Amino acid sequence: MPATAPAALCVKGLSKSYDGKSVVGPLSFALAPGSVTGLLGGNGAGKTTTIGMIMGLIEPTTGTICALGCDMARERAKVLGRMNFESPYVDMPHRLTVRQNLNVFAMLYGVPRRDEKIARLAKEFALEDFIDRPTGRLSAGQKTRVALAKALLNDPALLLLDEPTASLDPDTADWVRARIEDHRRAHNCTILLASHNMNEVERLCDRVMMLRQGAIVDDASPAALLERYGRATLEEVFLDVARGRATASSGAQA
Ligand SMILES: Nc1ncnc2c1ncn2[C@@H]1O[C@H](COP(=O)(O)OP(=O)(O)OP(=O)(O)O)[C@@H](O)[C@H]1O
Repeated sequence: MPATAPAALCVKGLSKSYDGKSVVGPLSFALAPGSVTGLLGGNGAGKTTTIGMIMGLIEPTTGTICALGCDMARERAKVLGRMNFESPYVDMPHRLTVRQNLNVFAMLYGVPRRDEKIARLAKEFALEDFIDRPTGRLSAGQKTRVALAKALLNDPALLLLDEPTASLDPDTADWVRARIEDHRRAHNCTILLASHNMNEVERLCDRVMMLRQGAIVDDASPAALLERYGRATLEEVFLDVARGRATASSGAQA
């Protein structure tokens, strides 16, 4: 990527408070086009809130978000067709079948040749056995696969993933990670990935932002974090950050 390539996502002073109590931010960061950035943090650190604000599902208290060159406060409509997200906290209508749900979203995103696209994703995410079943009657893992298929319907250039493999068995999770990698390669997609799975983060991410109590407390490549904290695995780094520890050699905040 040339050094001058504009950021795919640029967030400045983004914060969220509830009843005057701050839960996130102010956060400022930019994501390079085609990069995969992990958003790590303990329960309640602010990952879902951050992703929700970027997608426009949660109204920020302060700050600006520029996605794919568009100011999300003023030009959201221009860019939503090129973004997508997956979150276990956002449910699809239960009574609609998987096919009907995917069709509705495909229409919303203006996907050309919808049937073809849905058939391809159904094959890719192994949805064919239950594609005509009401979405509310699926298992958690099946719902997650449907949500991922929905997230890729419009070949997004910016993809936000909130714990995409949380409810999947290890085999399916591994295979989903490969699909995410394929999508990134095929579309030079920029991905922000909230995850509690450190192997997933090490495999997929070229950058990791560590969140604690709504603030970014570290931001580097997985390899640089291992070196900075003097640790062998990201799991150990995570524990250091989550518990407010820092090694003498790290220079990271305690
Ligand atoms: N509607 C709300 N009203 C008040 N507080 C909220 C609301 N939504 C979220 N919070 C608080 O904001 C903080 C951040 O929550 P968030 O869901 O973003 O965390 P998270 O990092 O995604 O956590 P987890 O790993 O458990 O999913 C938490 O303390 C949560 O209780």
